[in-house]
Amino acid sequence: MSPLEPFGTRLRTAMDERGPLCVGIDPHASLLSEWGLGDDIAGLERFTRTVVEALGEHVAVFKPQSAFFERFGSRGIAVLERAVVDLRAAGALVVMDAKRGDIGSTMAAYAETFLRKGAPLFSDALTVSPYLGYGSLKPAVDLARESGTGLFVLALTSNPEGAEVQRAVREDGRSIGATMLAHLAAENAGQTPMGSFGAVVGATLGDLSSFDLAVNGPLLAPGIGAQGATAADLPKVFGAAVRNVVPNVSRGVLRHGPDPAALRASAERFADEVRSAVSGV
Ligand SMILES: O=c1ccn([C@@H]2O[C@H](COP(=O)(O)O)[C@@H](O)[C@H]2O)c(=O)[nH]1
Repeated sequence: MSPLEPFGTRLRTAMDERGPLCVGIDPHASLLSEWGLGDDIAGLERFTRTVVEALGEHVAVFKPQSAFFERFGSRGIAVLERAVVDLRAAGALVVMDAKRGDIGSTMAAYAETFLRKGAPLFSDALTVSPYLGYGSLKPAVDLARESGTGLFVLALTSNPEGAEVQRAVREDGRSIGATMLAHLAAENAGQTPMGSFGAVVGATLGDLSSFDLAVNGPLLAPGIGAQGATAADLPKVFGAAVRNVVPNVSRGVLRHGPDPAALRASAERFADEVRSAVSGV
């Protein structure tokens, strides 16, 4: 199988062509109900198909939230598999939000699951948790390099509870979050237009000027919409690093369904808001 171009390169192209937005696919039970669907496999399937068909050819990046599919067991995973394949066939990039992290030997199996070309859940990138130590992610880093995929490492998450761990200060005076950012900067050194190893940094976090966000890689920014952040907050939160931000909106877009035109209009609105917020920074 021919290798893909590196994820960072493909991501830059996709956002230049389709706009700077990642739409999350999070089939919450409450959303299924708002869409007039059952909280069952048929509802999950209809919801997912509607999002894929309405947005797959228009949006640069999708972030399916694996948990909402896993809760339906093997039939939910089958819906997820099909969505990933169809989104990629429509020219979109897929970031699987599964937040995997384990000892290295098990991490290697997670990497095979999501980052090995030809695997049923093969995705363009995977969210990973570094809290068994950044080095435990090495098998995923290695396979991502080999397969042209990427990683998003949880560095500064959008939830208030994250600070307890991520802002804790190490003996060398650096916080855990800052340490993760430094590891990513090292992975991405010398890559153009940017590297493939990104950080998750919440758009909800206010001024982050005390952190060095210049990791030369993408910054996946959840928190816009339902969690209260707006596109207009991005320059304040990310400063000059805003050019590498991949803003994620899940419920903020999905609540406009099931009408495909309304879903598209909402995604376009968010992308426009991001464009105008970051222009001139
Ligand atoms: O720090 C993080 C990391 C991941 N997420 C995920 O992003 C979406 C956000 O959904 P919204 O509906 O737009 O709030 C969801 O899948 C989270 O698990 C995050 O919010 N924060």
